[in-house]
Amino acid sequence: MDKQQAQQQITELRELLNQYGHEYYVLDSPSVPDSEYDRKMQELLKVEEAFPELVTADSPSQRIGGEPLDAFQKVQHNVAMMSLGNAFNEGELRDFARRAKAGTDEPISFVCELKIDGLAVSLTYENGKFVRGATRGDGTTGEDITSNLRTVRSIPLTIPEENTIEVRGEVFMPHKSFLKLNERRKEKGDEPFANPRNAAAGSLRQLDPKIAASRNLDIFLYGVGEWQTGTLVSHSERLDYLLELGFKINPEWRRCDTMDEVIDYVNYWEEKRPDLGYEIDGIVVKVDNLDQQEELGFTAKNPRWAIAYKFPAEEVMT
Ligand SMILES: NC(=O)c1cc2c(N)ncc(C(N)=O)c2s1
Repeated sequence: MDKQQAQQQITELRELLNQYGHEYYVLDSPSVPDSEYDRKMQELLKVEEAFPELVTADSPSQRIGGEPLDAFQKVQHNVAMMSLGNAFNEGELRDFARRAKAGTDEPISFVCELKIDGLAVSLTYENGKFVRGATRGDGTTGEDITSNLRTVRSIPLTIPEENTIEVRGEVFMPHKSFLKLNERRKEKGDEPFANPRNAAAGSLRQLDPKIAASRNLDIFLYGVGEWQTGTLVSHSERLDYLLELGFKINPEWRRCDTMDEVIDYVNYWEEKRPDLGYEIDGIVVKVDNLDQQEELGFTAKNPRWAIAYKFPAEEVMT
């Protein structure tokens, strides 16, 4: 096989593996058995080994990077990653809506989303390639954890978007992975993690990407930071577009035209959350229209166009 044939085969194998990976890790509906995925990965590794000059960072064979880091570099968030104000009961939720409605003379629709109990991260893509991932940090300065985030299989290494975009989401550890990890830790005599959030945070803080890769982390994307593409009108349209780009969006989001619908959604998930298979600690309610979000703006600490309704703390997972 000459170099040109090798490049052709590598391109075909990468596209196939990216599709299989998307079906399995993002859509949770694989079209081929794991053995077929492994067979194609072995083929890719063989061709890349024979033609190392053709290996690129965005290859599915390159998710688990090289040597452990000595330390994480600092990263500035050009668009601050703000924290949300909290509401602890229905009255405070309705107060939020009243304040939002007072800030604009148009009718307001909301989007409700599950508040994932994990670690907020920012992902930057340039020319369709994942180039940097960072923790929220203090909202303006985070840590570069790109090598660890590359190991999260539901994070695409390439997306069909040429413009630079920065997307935000929550990395979390599913219950199944958490229970298996704590089993392993107990067998080795290590201290088990108190909850999935601490386990996810501890995994992303590993300097060796091989350890992060072994922790079966997952992610849901829910927002954007720097965004140089297209003019979308609403948050719900943005969620649909992120899904189209290949990102993992939590499927339980709902657009609500009245606060009664918001309250129904909150009550439903307060009862149903044990069935999810991952931890949530509340519901995020956002004004859907982006112009209204801009009109409402921010206080010193929080957006005026979003609120986090917090569930009462649950008994600790054992
Ligand atoms: N601090 C924040 O802005 C957010 C934090 C979270 C979170 N932990 N889970 C889900 C969402 C969401 N769907 O918007 C947000 S937004």
